[in-house]
Amino acid sequence: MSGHLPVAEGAATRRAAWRLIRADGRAFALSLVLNALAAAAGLAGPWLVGRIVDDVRAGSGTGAVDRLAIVIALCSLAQFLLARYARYVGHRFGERTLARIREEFVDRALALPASVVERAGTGDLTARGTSDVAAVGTTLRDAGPEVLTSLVQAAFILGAVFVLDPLLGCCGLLGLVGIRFALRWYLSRARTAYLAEGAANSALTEVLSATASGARTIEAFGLQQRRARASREAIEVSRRARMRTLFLRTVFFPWVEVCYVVPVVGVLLVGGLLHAHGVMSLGAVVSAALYLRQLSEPLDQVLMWVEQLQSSSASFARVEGLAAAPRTAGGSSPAPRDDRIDVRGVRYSYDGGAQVLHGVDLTVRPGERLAVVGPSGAGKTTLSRLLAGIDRPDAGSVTVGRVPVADLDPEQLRRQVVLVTQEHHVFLGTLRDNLLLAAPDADDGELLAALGAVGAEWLAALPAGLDTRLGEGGHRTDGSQAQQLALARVVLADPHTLVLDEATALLDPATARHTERALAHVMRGRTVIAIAHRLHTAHDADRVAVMAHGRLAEVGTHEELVAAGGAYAALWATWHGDRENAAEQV
Ligand SMILES: Nc1ncnc2c1ncn2[C@@H]1O[C@H](COP(=O)(O)OP(=O)(O)OP(=O)(O)O)[C@@H](O)[C@H]1O
Repeated sequence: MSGHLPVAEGAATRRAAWRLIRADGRAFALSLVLNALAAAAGLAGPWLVGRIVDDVRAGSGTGAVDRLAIVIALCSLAQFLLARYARYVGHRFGERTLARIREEFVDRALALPASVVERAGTGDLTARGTSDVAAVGTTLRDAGPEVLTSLVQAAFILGAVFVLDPLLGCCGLLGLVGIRFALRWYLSRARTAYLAEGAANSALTEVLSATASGARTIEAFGLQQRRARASREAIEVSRRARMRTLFLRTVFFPWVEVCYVVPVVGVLLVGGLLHAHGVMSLGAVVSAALYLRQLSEPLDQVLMWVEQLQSSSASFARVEGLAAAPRTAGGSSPAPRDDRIDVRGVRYSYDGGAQVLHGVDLTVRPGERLAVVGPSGAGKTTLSRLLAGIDRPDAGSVTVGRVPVADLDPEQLRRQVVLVTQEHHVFLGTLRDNLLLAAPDADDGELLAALGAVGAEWLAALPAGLDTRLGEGGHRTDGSQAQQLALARVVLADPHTLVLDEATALLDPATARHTERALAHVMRGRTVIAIAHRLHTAHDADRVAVMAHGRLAEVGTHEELVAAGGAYAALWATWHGDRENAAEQV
């Protein structure tokens, strides 16, 4: 499907992340402070062990060692409690931010013009709203707080080694630089390799299951050799893909392990030398070695989450992409001066493809009934979408009261022009909720009057009247009830113009009868542009517009056009003849 929804660029994604952090800045700052305190408490252990070493060497007794050991235990307890509270605050921040992302997503999705959603396909929007938001949620709930805690811990640990001795700190940095290289090397290859492994596995499964399910056909046509060759090839591709990811893991993980050990070895060597020259106490060397040994824990955590962070940042870019999608007009358009609809020189093509409307001119006078007829593919539906403001012309204009229809915000638009089709949606919620969509300020009297106007007699049988829940788990509306509900919404929106896409053409006869009565009421006193698939609609209209090959071929009354002997006369003769033949056969 063309017309994909946009994906946010790197800079836009970072700005959005920063905006979300600022929106709950206090919680984020509190989580940072708590993490810092927990990390600081965690630093006490190795330092005190160093002190114990020095004290014992200086000849202190067991009493001093015990006291320091108790302090170590207390610091560990403090670290545990602070880290737990930091995680709690981090999770709360994550949940609130996730809720904010979800709300923004819904707002943005609702502001998307219908045409954009149609072009992009609802699948893309649904995937962004479900799996992508869920991936971001996992990061905010789990990965985010863990990574934040680990990064703060790592920074404090490294800082502590620098405070002990800058030279020993440099040994720690050496390890980090090594891990950074390892990570860059791994990440630049891992995505492609794992995608290839997934694709190879899918292909292998496909080949094997097709071979198994088509075993009889394979036997009948003597295709065993060919299938065996295809299976061998798929297995070979899969083997190579697995070997590739195995190779990446066998390089990356040992490399990281070495990067953990090298700084400790470096500290012991350099520290040992410094101690031998009397520059540093043995306790400080022990502390530095313990710190760097501790560094592997937070770094392991970060590495464990790094792929999740990568994939969720891609998801976040897709979720944020909606911010850059076109939006329906935002209420700044001037109010239409009157109810006249003008189509001037309109050209239109779907997604930059071939032009389907080639310069259409048409004026619809207030209160008139205009039928648009023409062969399939002539452009009737396209014109109706432009008239209803769903699409915007590539050239020319479609205006109501001299204001472009597509510029009107939804609130204004539904008071001017409403497209009535055969597709109706009943929203989960009460009958009242379903009606208030069209007129949020309407009172119960107006809602009941609208339902009465479209002949919704089934209202009387509902258990809780307007408060009855509709849809899943509530009252199930049938086709004609859903249609009446849609028409009641039109009554409430009270537009001066209806664009009817032959609302009854595909309905079963009983539903069609109900709907026609309701429609007749709804049409009263309004301008009606009917996309007529059956010519009797055209016969009853004030004027008929005939479309052919994306152009308006003729416009006039039924009688004028029949008398003119053109395209409409031919259509009418065919239709009329068919009907008479059909009647004779009956
Ligand atoms: N979503 C779309 N994407 C691309 N081309 C489209 C799309 N919808 C319609 N078209 C093309 O635009 C042209 C006009 O189609 P349109 O549906 O407006 O004609 P129509 O007169 O309403 O036909 P019908 O009576 O069969 O509904 C056709 O060539 C059609 O293939």
